[in-house]
Amino acid sequence: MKKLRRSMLFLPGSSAAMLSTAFIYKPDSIMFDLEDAVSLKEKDSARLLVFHALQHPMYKDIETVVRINPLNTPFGLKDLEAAVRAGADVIRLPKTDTPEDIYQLEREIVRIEESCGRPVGSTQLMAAIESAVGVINAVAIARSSQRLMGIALAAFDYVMDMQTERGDGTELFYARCAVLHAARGAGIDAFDVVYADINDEAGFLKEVDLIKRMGFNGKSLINPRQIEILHNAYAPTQEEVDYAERVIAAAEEGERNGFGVISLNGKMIDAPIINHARVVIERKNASGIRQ
Ligand SMILES: CC(C)(COP(=O)(O)OP(=O)(O)OC[C@H]1O[C@@H](n2cnc3c(N)ncnc32)[C@H](O)[C@@H]1OP(=O)(O)O)[C@@H](O)C(=O)NCCC(=O)NCCSC(=O)C[C@@](O)(CC(=O)O)C(=O)O
Ligand SMILES: [Mg+2]
Repeated sequence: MKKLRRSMLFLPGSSAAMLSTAFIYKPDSIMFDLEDAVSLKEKDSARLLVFHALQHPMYKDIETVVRINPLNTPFGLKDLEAAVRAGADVIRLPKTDTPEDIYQLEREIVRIEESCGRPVGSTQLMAAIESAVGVINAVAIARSSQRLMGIALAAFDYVMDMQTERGDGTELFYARCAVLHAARGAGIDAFDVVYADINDEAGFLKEVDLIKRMGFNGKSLINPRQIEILHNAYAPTQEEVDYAERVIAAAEEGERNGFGVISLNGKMIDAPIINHARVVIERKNASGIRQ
């Protein structure tokens, strides 16, 4: 079954307290940050903390992602060495502007995997797109490596680059569509932006409803309180599950009787509708029923 990636919880790599407890909140993936959540004077100590956390048994059963600093900074390559050697599942490259950024990252990863005895190809990648140039190049970025499991839009740097600010989502409309189409065209996952106001549950839920409807696999999060709200919103309602089960039963009966298209209570049921019904059942199996 495909790996569920609804929630990716960011936490500052410099926070020993958060590193030692984050797994209890059960996000789909944990994202240890070595970039913007870590001050310059803590870069080295945060890298060491994350290196040790990655090897701890508490993180063996959860997908681990490390957001390194860009490779053109004094920290990027050291972050990458530490994360790959410690066995991170995924490296998140921030501020990815071009496919060349990913080619360069992949060359370094191959070198590190070979030198530490990790199977070549076992470290996955995700690219965070945080600028107009990145959005324009999203299709090429999404197709740049077999290791890419997804691409993410990063709103705060993106709106700065666009000379605007976070608002009702209008400012992200084009970028969300571009990132989503690039990901789907490449057959990889698409992740939406962080929602910064952790006390605004209604605003968060509104944004989650929108991105789920658009087709994003999930979202980067910054606080454990956002996890359950997100998972619940991604779960189908009892009504949706009941309808999906009726569609599948009607389709199976139609197939037994040799019909390609059938009707259920006056509504046409054909292949895409049957496939969607199967997706609803898969979502129920993965996320339960919406509360
Ligand atoms: C916001 C706040 C300070 C609030 O703290 P508060 O303490 O007020 O929160 P409370 O809810 O009271 O915490 C209750 C309990 O949960 C624990 N707890 C909280 N958060 C936890 C967590 N994340 N992981 C595990 N544990 C956690 C806490 O320790 C406490 O534990 P305990 O004391 O034991 O009860 C805190 O959440 C936090 O630091 N978040 C992460 C921030 C971060 O990583 N930013 C970087 C990524 S964005 C970026 O860079 C922009 C981007 O690049 C994005 C892109 O690329 O997509 C772009 O361009 O857009
Ligand atoms: Mg950023």
